[in-house]
Amino acid sequence: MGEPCLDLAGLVLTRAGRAGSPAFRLEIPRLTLWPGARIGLVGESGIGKSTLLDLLALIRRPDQAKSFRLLGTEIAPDLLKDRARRLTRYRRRHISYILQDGGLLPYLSVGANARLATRLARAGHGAQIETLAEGLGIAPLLHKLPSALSGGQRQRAAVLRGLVSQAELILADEPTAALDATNAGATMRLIADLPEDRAVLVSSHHEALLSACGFALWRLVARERSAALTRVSLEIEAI
Ligand SMILES: Nc1ncnc2c1ncn2[C@@H]1O[C@H](COP(=O)(O)OP(=O)(O)OP(=O)(O)O)[C@@H](O)[C@H]1O
Repeated sequence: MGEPCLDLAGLVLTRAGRAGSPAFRLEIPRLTLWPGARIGLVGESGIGKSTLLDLLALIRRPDQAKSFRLLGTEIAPDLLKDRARRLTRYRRRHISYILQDGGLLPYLSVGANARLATRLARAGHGAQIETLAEGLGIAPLLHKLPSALSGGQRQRAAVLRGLVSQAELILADEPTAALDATNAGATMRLIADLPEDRAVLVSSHHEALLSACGFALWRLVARERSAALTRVSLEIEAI
């Protein structure tokens, strides 16, 4: 079966509480994502879905990590020491992170944003940009600037940019939050239908849609809630 895209152990991140709210601690004793995985990350608002995705995307530094293997390479020391250049290199090569707010470069058209993503990831040809844009219903918008798009169109443009990079690990933070039911369905199916060798982890509040598209659900749950601390961990659904 080869090696996992991600295999990590003993991950802990604590955030101090904001004015009057309890501190937040995310504990992931073990997490393994195999190529071909289609996982929906679910849980109530504020439970830590974006925080976990940021950790897995190497954007947020954990307080502890016993092991953090990305495509077989142990990067826990780089992560804990925040070695930015190395982390950027791992991210560019192996991870595509689709952010809720798009993260598109404002001075490049939708198509140019997508082409830049293929170049940065050294993903080669951009021929599939048109095909993917077609599937997302935004082919006529490829020449437009992000500022000329609606929120939902911009979200699909961000998904397009995330999917052309051909990274082995695709992370997406609520990629259908701004979409109507029809476009949400089409977008989620397109993500689910990515090539089999990719591992995909998508956070969403649309559990029924995730399940309908064949995603297994991983749920973040509060193990402990007190005035001082909310302690959160991950429940992994047996596949
Ligand atoms: N800038 C911040 N500083 C400190 N704590 C924060 C900050 N942003 C979020 N938090 C806390 O971190 C925890 C996790 O937030 P996160 O945004 O990861 O949750 P989420 O599950 O993605 O929420 P949602 O579904 O609403 O997007 C929350 O308890 C929140 O209060």
